Amino acid sequence: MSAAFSFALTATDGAARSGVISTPRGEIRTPAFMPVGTAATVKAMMPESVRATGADILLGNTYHLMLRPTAERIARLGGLHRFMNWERPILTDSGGFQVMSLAELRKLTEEGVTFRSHIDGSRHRLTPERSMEIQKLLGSDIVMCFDECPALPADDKRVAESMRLSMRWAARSKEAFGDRPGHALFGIQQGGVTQELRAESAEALRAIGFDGYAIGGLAVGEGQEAMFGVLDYAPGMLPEDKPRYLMGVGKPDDIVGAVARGVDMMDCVLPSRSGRTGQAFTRRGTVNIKNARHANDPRPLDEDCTCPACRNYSRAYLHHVFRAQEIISSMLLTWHNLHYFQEIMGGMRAAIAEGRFAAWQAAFHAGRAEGDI
Ligand SMILES: C=CCOC(=O)Nc1nc2cc3[nH]c(NC)nc3cc2c(=O)[nH]1
Repeated sequence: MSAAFSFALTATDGAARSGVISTPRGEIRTPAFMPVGTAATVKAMMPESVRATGADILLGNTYHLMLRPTAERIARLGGLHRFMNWERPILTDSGGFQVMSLAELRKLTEEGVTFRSHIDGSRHRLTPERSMEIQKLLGSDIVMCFDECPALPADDKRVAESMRLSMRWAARSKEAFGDRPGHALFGIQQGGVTQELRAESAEALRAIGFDGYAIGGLAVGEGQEAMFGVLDYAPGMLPEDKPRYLMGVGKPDDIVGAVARGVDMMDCVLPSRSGRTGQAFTRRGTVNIKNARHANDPRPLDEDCTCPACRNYSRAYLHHVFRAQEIISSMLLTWHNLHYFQEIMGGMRAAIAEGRFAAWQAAFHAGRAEGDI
């Protein structure tokens, strides 16, 4: 355990990097995948199970927790780590993205965003200062700047205006965050898919100075080709010695492509959410367990997987409990998916450390069918 927050790059292979983020609550091996624990729980998973999948850090959502049970109540109860029984690192988002995608009656001004709760219609306000206060009350180890992610499609003028607002909010976030040893503040690059705007944003963030840098405004419907197009240059615009975090990504091949382009951290609801809808990710492609063809299949989801679902249950069983809407269905498929996503991360960390990432990436793609298996 280190008293401070620090990042050590241990190996590079092409644009791909591996390293370790040290925090007072434990180390984060990079490249890292962060399971999403929206309402103080990774849905259908006990925290010890999340750890068993290999996760070093999980993500909490400011928007959801400020509405219910409120950040003040969590602080009174000892903070989010104690509240949800996860003593390792937690990253919280700033609420910016989710307010714009989930809240009702939103009003965006230079000051911030006022909105009504999607739960009970109560009125709330998020500003850079309030977002920093909430994330401090939660006690998260990695705090995100309050930003605005423009909805697509957006023309260059709108993207530029939104990015410049986010940069002013980044400065206010840094000011409000203050000096908190052992805690990190990450800036968020915006600028859509326009290289000049991405460069302007990166320069603005460098001038303010952050403990890590996120690449925002992606995985919002632009498609993998456009996202990779931005990732071909955006990570390199950010300080080489700080973690680079890509939000909301993604499918296994998105994750591999992002790491190949220099991304160190990612988060996505896909493995947990799709686990609940019966979609399992495997080395050979995806399995939709509700499909009738699995009803009599005695084999596991993936013969090569060591997770509890694959070690102890057949596709026939998983098909049955999914069809019967049994709670264990969500538990087993979520555990499997999170385990598999962590397997991918572990495989990439080792491959980068041993200078064989290109071969690992080729083998990863060779084994996968496009459609369902
Ligand atoms: C999430 C942690 C920290 O992020 C923030 O506090 N703000 C923020 N979140 C995003 C989340 C995204 N999810 C996707 N696709 C599923 N794209 C996203 C883009 C952003 C973004 O530009 N900003």
